[in-house]
Amino acid sequence: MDLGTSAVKVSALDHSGQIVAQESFGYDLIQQQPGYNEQNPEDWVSGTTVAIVRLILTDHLAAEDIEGLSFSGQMHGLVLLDENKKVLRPAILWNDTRTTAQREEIMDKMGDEFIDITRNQPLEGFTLAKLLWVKENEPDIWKKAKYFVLPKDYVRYRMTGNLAMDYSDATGTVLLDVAKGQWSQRICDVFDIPMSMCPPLIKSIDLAGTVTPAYAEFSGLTTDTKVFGGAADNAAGAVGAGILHPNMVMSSIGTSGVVLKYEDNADVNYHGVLQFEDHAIPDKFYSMGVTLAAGYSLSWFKKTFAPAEDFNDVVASAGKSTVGANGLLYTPYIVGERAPYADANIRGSFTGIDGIHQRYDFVRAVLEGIIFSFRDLFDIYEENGGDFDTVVSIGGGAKSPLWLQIQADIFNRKVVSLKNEQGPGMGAAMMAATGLGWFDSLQDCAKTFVHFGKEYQPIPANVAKYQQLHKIYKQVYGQTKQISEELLDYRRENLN
Ligand SMILES: Nc1ncnc2c1ncn2[C@@H]1O[C@H](COP(=O)(O)OP(=O)(O)O)[C@@H](O)[C@H]1O
Ligand SMILES: O=C(CO)[C@@H](O)[C@H](O)COP(=O)(O)O
Repeated sequence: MDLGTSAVKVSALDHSGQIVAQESFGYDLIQQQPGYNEQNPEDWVSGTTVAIVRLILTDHLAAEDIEGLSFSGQMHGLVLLDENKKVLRPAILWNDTRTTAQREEIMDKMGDEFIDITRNQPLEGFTLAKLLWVKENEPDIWKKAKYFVLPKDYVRYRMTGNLAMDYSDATGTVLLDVAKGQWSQRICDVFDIPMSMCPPLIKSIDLAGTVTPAYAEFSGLTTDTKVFGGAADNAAGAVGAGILHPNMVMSSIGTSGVVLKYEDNADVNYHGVLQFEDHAIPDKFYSMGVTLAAGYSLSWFKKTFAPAEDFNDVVASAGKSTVGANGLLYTPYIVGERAPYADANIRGSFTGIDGIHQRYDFVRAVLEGIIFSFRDLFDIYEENGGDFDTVVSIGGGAKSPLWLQIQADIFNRKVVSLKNEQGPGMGAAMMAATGLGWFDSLQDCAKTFVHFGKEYQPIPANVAKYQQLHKIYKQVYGQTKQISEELLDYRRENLN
């Protein structure tokens, strides 16, 4: 089960890792005010169940053959439950940014101690700020709240009757003491959150229960199907991309972009500039930086300046430009940024526009600017002694051979794509397969389930040019910060 923000995708895989059937079901966002993003947890349960029913009735999968299931879930979303484990209000999602005051309150009360315990900054998107928002703004609901879980944990609860949260998603609540692997008593005390609200912690490959008779009747599954913990979508994506060894980094170009690195232990401290999370592999970790508008930058450009053209043709047109887009730079901050700059007010720019530039130079600048932003994250890894030789590229952006070569040249590392990429759903299936005992470990499972595609090697002449340009790119954030803030003030005052 890949429980995303726009849809749930349910995939059935066999022992060899082949997909035998796949169904999905979409659901809506509730956006009552700017910055508010909520979803109804019942929609996740209904959508997941419809997809399972279709697997059985439309794709003719025998329910008895479904030995196990597991999850990848959108991270950070707050689901509040009462003493009878009934949902108290719509879930407040990862992309809901109403919580700036709570983010500041957390830093004012705990400062660096908070980052040392959780290894993360208390950003607006993370669960603790959402808990505090409900406590401060909806006291009647807060009084009734007895438990909180994350989106996929709620679906798992409805299937098994057992409440639990896996470690990889628990780090994203920023209530976990990462080094100790326990809920943080200190953070709960400072913010007066009863420890009893935090659900039991399980590993991603742990058995969370079996399908209850009630859910079996609802879905057509049998009560023999085993349900495993599952993981945060980025942890599951990393498992599905084979990021299971210290020498590997994942670069994901979806709507947003993620640079994610496997971490062997919790010794490294990025001081909250990068997110630091428990991996789906027991006692292992990953760090990641998120570029909010990666693929979105390209989609925005195409929709705005080439609406009638084929997406592939627009991307391929960048091949007519040169390395460095004939001296044109793009910064992808068009919806603000999360890493390396946690700055909701920064906005994007094209710098160096010249009368000689053609539209294909702009396309090239967009492709390069997104990867320069990823390169900023690589620099943080290098400053912290990160050692890796392989970058696995996933997401919609990995469809373009030109973009894969640009990544190899800007990262100055070998870049590989995946054959038949399935994203986080593949990782979820691998957790079920490993939990069922088909494989000894996720690493062992990856040997059968994960297959790398073509390799792209850095071209030395391009690497040198990109190194020179990245130095210039790095100056743009500082030099456009003030201008971005003034323009945003202007928009707030003058536009609806
Ligand atoms: N043919 C293509 N070549 C390069 N990039 C593409 C292509 N098709 C789509 N994309 C990029 O992939 C992004 C979507 O990736 P995807 O992994 O499907 O994202 P998400 O799961 O967040 O919706 C789009 O924003 C777009 O910029
Ligand atoms: O906030 C984060 C990671 O910190 C996001 O990665 C969400 O977890 C995204 O969910 P989808 O876009 O995959 O639904």
